[in-house]
Amino acid sequence: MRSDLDLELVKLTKRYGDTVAVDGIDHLFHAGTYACLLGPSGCGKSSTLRMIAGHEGVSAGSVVLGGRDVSQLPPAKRGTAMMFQSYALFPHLSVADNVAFSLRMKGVDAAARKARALEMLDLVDMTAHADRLPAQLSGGQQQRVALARALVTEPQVLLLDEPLSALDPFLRVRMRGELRRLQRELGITFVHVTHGQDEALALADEIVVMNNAVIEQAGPTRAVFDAPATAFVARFLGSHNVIALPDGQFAIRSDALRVTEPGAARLQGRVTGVEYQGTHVALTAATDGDQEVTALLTDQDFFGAPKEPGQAIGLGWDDRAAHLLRA
Ligand SMILES: Nc1ncnc2c1ncn2[C@@H]1O[C@H](COP(=O)(O)OP(=O)(O)OP(=O)(O)O)[C@@H](O)[C@H]1O
Repeated sequence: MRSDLDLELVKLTKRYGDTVAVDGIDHLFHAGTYACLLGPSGCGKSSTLRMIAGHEGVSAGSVVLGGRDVSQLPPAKRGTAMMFQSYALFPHLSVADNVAFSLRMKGVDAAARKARALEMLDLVDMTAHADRLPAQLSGGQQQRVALARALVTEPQVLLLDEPLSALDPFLRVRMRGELRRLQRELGITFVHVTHGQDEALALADEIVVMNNAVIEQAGPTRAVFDAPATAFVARFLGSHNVIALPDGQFAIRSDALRVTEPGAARLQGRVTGVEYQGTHVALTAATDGDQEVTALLTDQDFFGAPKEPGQAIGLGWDDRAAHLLRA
């Protein structure tokens, strides 16, 4: 169902000289969705985000927000706000003044600015640090301030470019939870660029997988993960095997493969590696036809019938676990 605040990309294109960074993509982001734009380095994610924000002009096509073509509007007039990778806080301004900055530019009076900034700082749990300078904050705290600063303009869409990449792994997981909570509380659309599949799976209602300047596949996160449409998507999301069978190429999740005795199984192979991962064991095998596959087995399944490198095995799966891939 469409809503008044949907964000739509129509044949959106970005060229830098001869380089086509974004090649005529179409996509509808439903209002209130947490969407992750995912893909390898150079696939066009940031260019797409910057065109939505208005920090980059469109070469062709349009960005439509709430039924209005905003492609030619300056960033502050679009109803979007962007949070950058580096946070881009002003070093000489206090936390509260950083958050209030865009309100000052809009001519909001000092008392109203202060009140609104404190409200935003409360939202990200940073009220206690309102008078500090950015240099006196940790990376995670700076990130919260950057979030508050982006949200102070009450955008309909918050654009986040690799927002967690500067944080250490522990903090990254914590901030991930906070981003998700904030998005639910505010009910606005978040479009978050990442090249991390874990991050996208953990956060997104919807993932949009890009490759070579186009969208390879988009949809609800679990639907895409459960049924990747192309070998690229299956490999990029990880945890899948791409297996060529007589009737085509299929994606089969590693945890859907069963290891059996050789003989009647659908695929025959030889164990090439066994990696203990605590709750699971990852068993790799080379199949007949020289394909490398990984089966992720529970520790109980594996240790119930342990296998050694070099041993012959069979590999089986349920039909519904195998997804035919688009060529
Ligand atoms: N200002 C620019 N001038 C010329 N080429 C550019 C410019 N910005 C990006 N590109 C090129 O456009 C393509 C897409 O870049 P973009 O930054 O959108 O990709 P990305 O998916 O966000 O990559 P990353 O994950 O590395 O940030 C790349 O080939 C890149 O080299």
